[in-house]
Amino acid sequence: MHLDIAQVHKQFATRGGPLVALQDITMQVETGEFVCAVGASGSGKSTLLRLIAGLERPTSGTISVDGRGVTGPGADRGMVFQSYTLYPWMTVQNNVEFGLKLRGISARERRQQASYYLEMVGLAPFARALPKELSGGMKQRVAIARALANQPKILLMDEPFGALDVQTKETMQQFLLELWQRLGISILMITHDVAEAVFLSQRIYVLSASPGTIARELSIDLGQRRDYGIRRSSQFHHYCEDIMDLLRQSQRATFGVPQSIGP
Ligand SMILES: Nc1ncnc2c1ncn2[C@@H]1O[C@H](COP(=O)(O)OP(=O)(O)OP(=O)(O)O)[C@@H](O)[C@H]1O
Repeated sequence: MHLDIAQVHKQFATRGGPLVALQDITMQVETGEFVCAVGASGSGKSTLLRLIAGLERPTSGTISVDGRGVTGPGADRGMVFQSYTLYPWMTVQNNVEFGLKLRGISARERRQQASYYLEMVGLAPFARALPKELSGGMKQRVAIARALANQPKILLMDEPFGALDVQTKETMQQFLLELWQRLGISILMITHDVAEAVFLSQRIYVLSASPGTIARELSIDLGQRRDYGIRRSSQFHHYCEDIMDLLRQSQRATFGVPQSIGP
């Protein structure tokens, strides 16, 4: 898998005139990588993910997966959003099967595939439950199972844990890391949570705002087997501070006054 984003520029027409949301974005994700794009509000993170997902078209520049240009949504890119996007009237099992059904996969194969991924996210006992019977963390695990069931080349995650309480968020981050290590999947996640990005990823693109540009690309070298203890290490704090400094600089440039940004 090779996701290639080359010199992407995105401009929106607004009542106040053209608004440049993204400018000259060049980035790559390779097979099995966990990459985060982190940036303050308005730095174009969601726009970037929507472009990769094929929900929007770039004004200029190109996006391709394994050399094939992205022209619309496709099963090769699985999406997980912040807000719960499960169909409330469908059981957990049917939610996970839905994409497979749209692709014409047989009922038997759908059932097997969905059960496999529900097992993987620890929700097999809830296959017949409705989304309203699940906690926020469980709903996001269903959303992840649903995305994985389509066997995408890359998982695109838009602040997937942003709506969860702190403890559930920590559990979900650990869960996602283990899933990533077990499956060897490629993940591109966007977040404004600097500590989350450092904890999860191998590489981070830091976006500055107005317009959204790549301020820095950093490799995170905290080893493969991460657990929560790593958050207490000086190396972890060092990475977080570096990134927050970049974000503060970007905010100062935007607003002209110092802003405080926390993890
Ligand atoms: N459809 C649209 N039409 C006009 N402007 C848009 C549209 N979508 C996004 N924008 C603008 O583009 C800029 C980037 O928005 P985007 O939502 O991508 O940022 P973000 O980094 O994801 O922000 P947040 O963290 O607050 O969600 C913002 O100024 C926003 O107002």
